[in-house]
Amino acid sequence: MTEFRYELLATDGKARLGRIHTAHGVIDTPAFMPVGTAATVKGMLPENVADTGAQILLGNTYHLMLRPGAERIARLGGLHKFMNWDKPILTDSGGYQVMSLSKLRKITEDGVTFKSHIDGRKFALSPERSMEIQHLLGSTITMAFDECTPFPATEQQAADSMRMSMRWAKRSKDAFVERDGYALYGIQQGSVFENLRRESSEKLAELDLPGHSVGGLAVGEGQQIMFDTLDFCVDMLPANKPRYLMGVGKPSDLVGAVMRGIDQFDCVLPTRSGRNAQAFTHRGTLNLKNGRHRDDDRPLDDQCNCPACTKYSRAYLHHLIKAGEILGAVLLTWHNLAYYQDLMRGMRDAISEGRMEQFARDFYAGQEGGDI
Ligand SMILES: O=c1[nH]cnc2cc3nc(NCCN4CCOCC4)[nH]c3cc12
Ligand SMILES: [Zn+2]
Repeated sequence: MTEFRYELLATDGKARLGRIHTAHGVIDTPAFMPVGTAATVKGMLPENVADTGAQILLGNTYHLMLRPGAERIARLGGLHKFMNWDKPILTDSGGYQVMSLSKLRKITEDGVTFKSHIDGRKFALSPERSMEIQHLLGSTITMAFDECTPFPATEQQAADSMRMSMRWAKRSKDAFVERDGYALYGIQQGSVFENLRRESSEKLAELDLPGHSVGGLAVGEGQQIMFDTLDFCVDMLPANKPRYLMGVGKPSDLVGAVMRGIDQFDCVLPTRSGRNAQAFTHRGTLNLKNGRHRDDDRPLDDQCNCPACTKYSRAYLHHLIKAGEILGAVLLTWHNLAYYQDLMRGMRDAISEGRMEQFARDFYAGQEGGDI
């Protein structure tokens, strides 16, 4: 019987090395969670996602409830079996994607009604229905149903939005089915206002949840405002529980947020960029569409041991991209996921050896790249 537990193993400044124990296995933190929106990490076999070092995936409630449907996935044995991933899965609660993807949505205190962006069918989400869907999926870590406060927002708008999310957090907890090794995370809101972030944290503390995320960021505020907000809002969350920054981010976001005490991340950037010919490397980002790569037989990244970097040249990757070959998207996705996992592993090692500051300096120096 595995209880859900966070082990804090070391700290270096605000950066933390930890381990989350769950019913589906352990997660070494700081951790990056690849996004598996429609029950697949696009273009990747799950075993190859695991090979990159990923120990947990993110699933999207909004997409899966529309297609193939949560009840259908439950009848077929749950999301782990359905997509052949037996490690932890964190599912989001759907609210954020309703607001960014669906049509004709209506928000009330009860929840949101909306029309599917796929076929226009009508759906409803509420704290209770979101908990039911995530339970049907068999999610290891369930996210509370919240409203991501848009940016910018006035203090009053941010307060009203955060307070509704806190009422929804209580309803989420009341509807959540407790199981050993599974967890419900609360989501801190309050935009960029320190007093509102504190009020949100105090409301969440009353629920005594096993983990929390920082919501309402990576919504267009830019890296500096995100970091300035993290500088005060992360410490408001309990230090003995995981802290997850939703939707983040590009590599320099991850380094800066780890140094501000964040343990978990998710972002579509490595996978979406891989399908769009963009590669993240130790010496900065490259776009393989660029003709300058056509005769370059060097590896994409000489510090990476993924298949794209060990078996192929930049010239070949450029050719695949120009030819619109599926393998181009697959190899660049694979590389980007491997790069993100290498970055997280590098930070975990640096924290355990008390050299996170130096790691960050080396990272930023490397990203200046020059001739990459
Ligand atoms: O408060 C939130 N509550 C629940 N889910 C979220 C998801 C979120 N995702 C982002 N940012 C995602 C930014 N992506 C960057 C790459 O391109 C796609 C968007 N911010 C987020 C905030 C929330
Ligand atoms: Zn690689």
